[in-house]
Amino acid sequence: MAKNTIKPDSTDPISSEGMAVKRLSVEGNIAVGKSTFMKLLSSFFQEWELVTEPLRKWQHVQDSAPHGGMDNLLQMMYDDPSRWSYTFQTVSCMTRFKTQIEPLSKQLLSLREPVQVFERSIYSDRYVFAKCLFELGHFNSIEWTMYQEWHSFLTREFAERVHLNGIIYLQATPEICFERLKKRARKEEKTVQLDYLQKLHEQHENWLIKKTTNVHFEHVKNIPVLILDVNEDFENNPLASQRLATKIKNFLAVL
Ligand SMILES: Nc1ncnc2c1ncn2[C@@H]1O[C@H](COP(=O)(O)OP(=O)(O)O)[C@@H](O)[C@H]1O
Ligand SMILES: Nc1nc2c(ncn2[C@H]2C[C@H](O)[C@@H](COP(=O)(O)O)O2)c(=O)[nH]1
Repeated sequence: MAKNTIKPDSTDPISSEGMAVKRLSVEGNIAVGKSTFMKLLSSFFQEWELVTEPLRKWQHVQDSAPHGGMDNLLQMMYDDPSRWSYTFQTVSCMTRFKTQIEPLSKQLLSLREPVQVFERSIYSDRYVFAKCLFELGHFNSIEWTMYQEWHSFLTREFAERVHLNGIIYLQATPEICFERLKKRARKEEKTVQLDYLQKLHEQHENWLIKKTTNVHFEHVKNIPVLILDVNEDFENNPLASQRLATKIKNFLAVL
C-alpha cells in the first residue's frame, strides 16, 4: 500500500447489527457554535455517541498541580504563544488521538445505525491550528518538522482507528465568531483578536472548501464535507435547528 494511505472504508468497525459505524468530526472556527451544535445533535439523534473536545484537560494539565499552580495550558498558550504553542499542540493532538482511538462502546456497537461524532479531530489539529501557528511564527521550523513527523507516524500507525467517514464544517464569518467569543467570555480568550479568527477561518476554508492545503493522506483529502452555514442563530430557532438536522440526516444517508 502506498505510504500515507489509509485502507478504504471496508475496514470500518461493524456493529452487532452488521452496520459499519459512521464516524464524523464537527469542524469550525473558535466560538462558531460547535458545542451548541453538538447539543442540537444530541436532541435530534439521541443514540449517537458525541465526543466533545477535551478542553478541561488543556485547562488542567496536571491533576495534582498545587492550587493556583501553572497548569492551565490554554491560558499559557494565549499568554505566550511562541513559548507554549508547540507544547499545546502536542497535548491537544495527543488527547485527540486518545479520543479517536478509544474502543467503541458496547452501546454504540449494539445499534442498527451506529454514529460517532467528534468535536474537531487530529486533522484540524494539524491542518488548521498547528499550520496556522507555524505560519504566525509561534512554531519554529524544528517544532513544525517534529510535529508533522510524529503526527504522520501516528496517523499511519493508527490508520483505520483514526478514520473519518465525513466532516461537518460549521461555517460562519470570523466577525460573527468574534461576537460569539466575546459573548461567551471564556477567561483564557480575553486577548484573542479578530485577526486570529480571520486566519483560522482561512485555514478552514483552504482545507475544506478550496482544497489548497497540502494534506498528506489520500483518505483525508477525500473525506466528504457537509458545509453548514451557521451565521444565523440556530440556538434559539427551532426551525433553523430542524433544517440543520434534515441536512445532517441526508448527509449521513449518502456516506
Ligand atoms: N448559531 C448561533 N447563534 C447565536 N449564538 C450562538 C450560535 N451558536 C453558538 N452561539 C453562542 O456563541 C457562543 C459560542 O458557542 P459555542 O457552542 O461555545 O462555540 P464553539 O464550541 O464552536 O467554541 C456561545 O455563547 C453560544 O451560546
Ligand atoms: N492553539 C490551539 N488552540 C485550540 C486548539 N483546539 C482548540 N483550541 C482553543 C480554541 C479555544 O480557545 C478553545 C476551545 O475551542 P472552541 O473552538 O471549542 O472554542 O481551545 C488547537 O488545536 N490549537
